[in-house]
Amino acid sequence: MRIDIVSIFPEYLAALDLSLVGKARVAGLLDLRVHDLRDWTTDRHRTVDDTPFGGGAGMVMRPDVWGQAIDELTATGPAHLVVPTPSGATFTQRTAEALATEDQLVFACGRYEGIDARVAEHYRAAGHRVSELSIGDYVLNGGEVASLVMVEAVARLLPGVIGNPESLVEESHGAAGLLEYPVYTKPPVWSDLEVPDVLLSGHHAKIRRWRRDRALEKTSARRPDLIAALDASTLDKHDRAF
Ligand SMILES: Nc1cc(-c2ccc3cc[nH]c3c2)n[nH]1
Repeated sequence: MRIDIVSIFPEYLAALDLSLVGKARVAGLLDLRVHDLRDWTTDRHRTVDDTPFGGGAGMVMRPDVWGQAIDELTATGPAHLVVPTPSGATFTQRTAEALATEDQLVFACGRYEGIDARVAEHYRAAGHRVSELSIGDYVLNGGEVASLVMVEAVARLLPGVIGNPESLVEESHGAAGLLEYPVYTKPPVWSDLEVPDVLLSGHHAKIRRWRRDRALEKTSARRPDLIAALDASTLDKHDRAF
């Protein structure tokens, strides 16, 4: 997969040089490129914004500069344009799974009051998939942090990026559709708190059952909406006790 991220603060995306995503780039599992939007400006002040039509506070990012950038970056084939915005559809694990199947993603990081609405309209009309996505109901100062979140959530789903793909099933919002069970490691006693005996028993069936019970318990308590969304056939009689 190729991912292009365009921003007027490209250094904001430096975190993607680190850890698993950074290693995946070095290993060639992910072709991730960060670009400075101002590289597509033509004036001496490298202007990317202007005042909003209709009045109002702040500035709006110009469609012509974004058009030059996105045209160049999508010239080699079908790309999915992702535009982070607080007014977008909610980005979820299901969204990440869908984006992870794409050949190329282009993230357009807005600043100021956002990007001229004609940019998304233009690329939809040109046949591109365009997703205006929110990472939650709170307002950031730009699209960079949201892009970091979405790129990490997508990249970790790509083959070879995380060591044990089986862990994707049992983690929160994974294939099991539950929040993940509590995890423990050494020492067996810390701060007068003990690790649950079953986890020290070596009885794998009991451990699986205990973990599923804790996941059901946590999900029922914190996210009953996820329980309601579960396919009933995935819950056995024991499960229904939560
Ligand atoms: N979920 C969420 C996205 C954003 C966001 C995304 C892009 C821009 C551009 C200017 N302000 C922005 C805020 N805030 N919250």
